[in-house]
Amino acid sequence: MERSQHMLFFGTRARLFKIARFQDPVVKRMLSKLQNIDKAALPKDELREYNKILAYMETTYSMAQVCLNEGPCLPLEPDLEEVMATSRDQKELLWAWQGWRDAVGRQLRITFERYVQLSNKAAKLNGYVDMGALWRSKYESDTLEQDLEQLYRELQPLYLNLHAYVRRALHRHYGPEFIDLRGPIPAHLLGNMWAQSWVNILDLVLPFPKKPPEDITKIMRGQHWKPKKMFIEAERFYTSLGLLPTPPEFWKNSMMERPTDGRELECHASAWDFYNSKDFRIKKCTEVTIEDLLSIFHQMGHIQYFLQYRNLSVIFRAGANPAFEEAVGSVITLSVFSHKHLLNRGLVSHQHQDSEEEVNFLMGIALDKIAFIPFAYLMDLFRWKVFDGTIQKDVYNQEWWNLRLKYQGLCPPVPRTEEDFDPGAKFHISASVPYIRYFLSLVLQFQLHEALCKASGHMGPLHRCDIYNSKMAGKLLEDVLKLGSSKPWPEVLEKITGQTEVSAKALMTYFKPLLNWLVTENVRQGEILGWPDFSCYFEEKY
Ligand SMILES: CC(=O)N[C@@H](CC(=O)O)C(=O)NC[C@H](CC1(C(=O)N[C@@H](Cc2ccc(O)cc2)C(=O)O)CCCC1)C(=O)O
Ligand SMILES: [Zn+2]
Repeated sequence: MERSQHMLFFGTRARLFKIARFQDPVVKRMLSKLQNIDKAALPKDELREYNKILAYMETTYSMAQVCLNEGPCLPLEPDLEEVMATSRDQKELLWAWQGWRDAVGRQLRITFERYVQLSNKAAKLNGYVDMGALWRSKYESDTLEQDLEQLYRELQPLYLNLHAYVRRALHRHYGPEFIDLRGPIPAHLLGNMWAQSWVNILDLVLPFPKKPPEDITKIMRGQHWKPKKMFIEAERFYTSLGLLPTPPEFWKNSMMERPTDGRELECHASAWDFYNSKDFRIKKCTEVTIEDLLSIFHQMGHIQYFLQYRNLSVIFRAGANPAFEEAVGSVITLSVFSHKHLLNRGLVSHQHQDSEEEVNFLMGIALDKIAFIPFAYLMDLFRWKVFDGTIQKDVYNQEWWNLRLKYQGLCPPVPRTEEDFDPGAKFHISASVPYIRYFLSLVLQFQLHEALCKASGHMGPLHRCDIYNSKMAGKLLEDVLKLGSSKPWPEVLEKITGQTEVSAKALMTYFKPLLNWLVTENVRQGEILGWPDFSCYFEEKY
């Protein structure tokens, strides 16, 4: 409420000015940002109702548990995520998958309908047709939706080949009664509660099973890694580039482990800027795993951005656009996870990777990054259609699964009804956090990685690059992060890459060796790309 009061005070005054009457581009930019006051534009009583709705949705999500018949109740983090990642028993996977959606999605359905109404009202009071239009305006582009569709089309062949290959591997493991080689994949078999990253089933799909990658989580635990050491490791990478260290407040005020004093906690990791140029924090229920180490590198990317733009006017203390905010940390993880870096940091022992081990390595990265593409794209395609009324509330769930089928080639493992609200089972939908930033960040991070690798003097394949210790790469990054959102993002992009448009070229370069292998393998197996049989087997039974 305080933050909204603040925004209302400045936004109302900013609206007294006609931006067109000003010359100075910085003043014009400040005024237009100040004039968007988001939910603070709602009348007081509706703003209170809206905040209650947001709190209810996020609390429901963070408190939800799935209970065993007679036994403990499991929270999402770490227990249910552990089941989805490690279980190879489809009944157990179904129990966790369905239980989570019953515990969260179903509870949020009615509230979400009211959330949509109030969101759209707030958007209209800010001069936008609906909340989707307000969210998209952050990218300052009137061709955003076409550009996104174009990027998706460029990346689709890569995804279709990965999907066909993984479907074959799951068919081999779970059998033909669960997997139709010409159909979508049941959504609970991909190693993740939302099938947004498939990295946890690498063991089932490894191209060269005789050359499995080393288990980094096991190595970390063998070396007695603790959460604090994981954060220090991440900080060390950023300072190795000549970027800023985190201040003492960060170490004093952050919450790096789930509290053991019984306090209930929203465990979804997050990085916080307190806008006083000195207090920056991360809240994370850290487990000692490679997945959490990479997530910490990602979070520290947010912290580094906060640090770099901390002296700008508050209105400019944000990323060049939300995708830039997400890309910074992810660019660093591309170096961190390179074989060269892991070897250098003692997290793997094999001196070099032969070409088969390299395909295995790229498969691991693809299961995280390529599998993510259609998921990250559809998350806001769904919400934009809900906000603009294309998807009416009586068909929320079937429209969600239409998109999940169309873009991800997935289907629900059990029949879904309009009593369910499966989108609500994903954090960002219950917490009203836009998601297209992650889709754009996925493409952007490879484009930035390519530019930083070049600046660091890297020679050879992009997937072997590690910018660790490169002051040249660090300087390039620093000059951009310092700008915050004070300049239009195409100018910012041009400063690093020389281009003014997001391009999938670098991503395709990075995965070229894998795509070649996948196409050969899929042709050899006579795979059908896509899912002409558009339903999962169980649907014929009902
Ligand atoms: C106050 C506030 O909200 N702060 C923002 C940052 C800011 O706006 O300044 C913030 O901390 N957001 C939290 C969010 C957390 C994570 C996430 O939600 N990730 C997505 C998508 C994804 C998946 C894989 C991946 O490698 C990278 C991203 C998901 O898990 O679906 C959890 C795991 C990592 C990132 C984040 O850091 O983006
Ligand atoms: Zn992030």
